[in-house]
Amino acid sequence: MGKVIAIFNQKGGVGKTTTNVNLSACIASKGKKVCVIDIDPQGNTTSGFGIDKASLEYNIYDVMIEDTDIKEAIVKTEFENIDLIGSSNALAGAEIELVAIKDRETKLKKAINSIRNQYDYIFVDCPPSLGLLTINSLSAVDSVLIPIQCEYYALEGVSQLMNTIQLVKKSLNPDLEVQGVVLSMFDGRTNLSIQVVDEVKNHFKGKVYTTIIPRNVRLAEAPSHGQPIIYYDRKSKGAEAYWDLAEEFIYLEEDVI
Ligand SMILES: Nc1ncnc2c1ncn2[C@@H]1O[C@H](COP(=O)(O)OP(=O)(O)OP(=O)(O)O)[C@@H](O)[C@H]1O
Ligand SMILES: [Mg+2]
Repeated sequence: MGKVIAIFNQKGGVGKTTTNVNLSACIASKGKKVCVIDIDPQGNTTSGFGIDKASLEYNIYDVMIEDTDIKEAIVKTEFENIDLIGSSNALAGAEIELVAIKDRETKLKKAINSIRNQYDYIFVDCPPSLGLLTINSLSAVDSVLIPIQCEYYALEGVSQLMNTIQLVKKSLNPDLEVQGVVLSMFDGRTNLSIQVVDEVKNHFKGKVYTTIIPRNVRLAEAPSHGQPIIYYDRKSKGAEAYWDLAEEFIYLEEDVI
C-alpha cells in the first residue's frame, strides 16, 4: 500500500510545486514508484513534468466532478518511475461545483484509494487556498508535507494552516499527520534566512527536515524546460538539495527502527 502525501501551505509561492516536482522525481529516481497528482488549477506540477494540460484526455477535474475512473487519468511522464494525474483549467470552477455534490469532501479520497496499491508514494500538489480542493486533498492523504519559505513572514498563516489540519483531523481524517516541514528558498548570505530557520525549528520542534533547500536559479528555470531539476541540471545546488531531501525523507520513512 502506497503512502499518500499532500504538499500543502495555503500561502502562495512558498515552494509547494517546486518541492512536489523535485522531491517526487528524486524519490522515483531512487527506485520508488511514484504518482503525482496536480489539483491546482494553475497546473504548474503538470507543466513541470513537461506535460501540457490541454493535451490530456482525462484529468483530475474529470475524476472529481465527472466521476471518471482515476485509472483513466493516469499518464506516464518521460521520467523514471513517475506517473502523473494532471490538472485542468476547469478546476478553478470545481470549488463551486463541488459544493452541490454529495460527499464533496471525500471525492478525491475514494479515487486515490483505488490506486494506492500501484505506488510506493502518491504526492498531491495543493493550490494556495483553503477551499474544497484542499479539503479533498487533506481528507485523502496520510500526511502533510509543509514547505515554508525562508522570508520575513514565514510563520504568518502557520497557525491557520495547523488549525485547518486539526479541523480535518477531527471531522474527516482522524489519522492525518504532519510528515515534515521543508525550509525552502534559503539564502545563506542573509541573517534573515538564518533567523527564520531557527524560528521554524522552534515552532515545529522535531518535524523540520535537516536538509534545507537553497535559493537556486536553476530550480526556477527547470519548469520552463518541463524537467525536474535532477534531469535539467544534475550538478546544481538545487538538485543536490532535493536529492538529499529525498534521501532524508526515505530514511525517516523506512529505516527508522
Ligand atoms: N529554491 C528555489 N530557488 C529559486 N526559485 C525557487 C525556489 N523554489 C521555488 N522557486 C520559484 O519560486 C516561485 C514559487 O515557487 P512554487 O511555484 O514552487 O511555489 P508554490 O507554493 O507552488 O506557489 P503557488 O502557491 O502559486 O502554487 C516559482 O517561480 C519557483 O520557480
Ligand atoms: Mg504551486
